[in-house]
Amino acid sequence: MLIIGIAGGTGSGKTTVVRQIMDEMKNEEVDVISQDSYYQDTSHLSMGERKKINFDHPKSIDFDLLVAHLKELKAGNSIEEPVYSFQEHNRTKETRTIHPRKVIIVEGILILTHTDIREMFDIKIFVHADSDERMIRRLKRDINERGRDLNEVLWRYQTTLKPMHQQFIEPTKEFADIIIPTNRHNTVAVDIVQTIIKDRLA
Ligand SMILES: Nc1ncnc2c1ncn2[C@@H]1O[C@H](COP(=O)(O)OP(=O)(O)O)[C@@H](O)[C@H]1O
Ligand SMILES: Nc1ccn([C@@H]2O[C@H](COP(=O)(O)O)[C@@H](O)[C@H]2O)c(=O)n1
Repeated sequence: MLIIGIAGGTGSGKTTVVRQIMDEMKNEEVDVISQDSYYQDTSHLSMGERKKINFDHPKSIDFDLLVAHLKELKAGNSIEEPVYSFQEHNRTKETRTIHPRKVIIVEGILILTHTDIREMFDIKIFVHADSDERMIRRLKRDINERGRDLNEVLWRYQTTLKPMHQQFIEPTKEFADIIIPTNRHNTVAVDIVQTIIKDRLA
């Protein structure tokens, strides 16, 4: 099994790059695990308390569960990935079954901060877009898709997102084997990654 880690700041285009890589592959060959599915269980907290969580700090992620799941997949066993709700700021009761595949892609802002997870990746990719570009994309997406309003997005950007990006996410660029610039759509870089995957699988 080939495990590929795709990191990068929020709005950098990780999900988009993953979709483009997968376009060329058959469903039974590849699946994706999102770090967002592994946010800590917040069932014991009120909605007011959940809204105040710093979701850009490594502590907000249940990395133990993610490591355990990756080990299971490597051992040839299926896993139950939690399904996350951005509206509830919590895992739902549902899970999604992921079977072992030839290629597993793990994507998320903080996945390269964790040593054990980093060591499990065969290829490490960092997706880069300028911070103003990411901010604009994030603003649009959170309002259109995640039920947020302008003030909430700007408050989160100033209080946690920007400082956590500088402290934890940007420094993990140095661990990347490949950096993909995504201020514009980058088909050349996606083609190169697809070629590397095909080559490794051959
Ligand atoms: N290269 C790009 N050029 C322009 N818009 C992009 C690009 N990549 C992604 N986007 C847009 O930016 C938003 C966030 O992209 P997404 O892939 O979800 O980022 P991430 O998963 O890193 O948070 C989406 O609306 C997407 O369509
Ligand atoms: N309840 C939550 C949990 C996380 N976030 C934000 O999501 C961002 C990570 O997801 P991407 O798809 O953008 O990589 C992260 O920056 C968190 O601030 C949230 O808003 N609410």
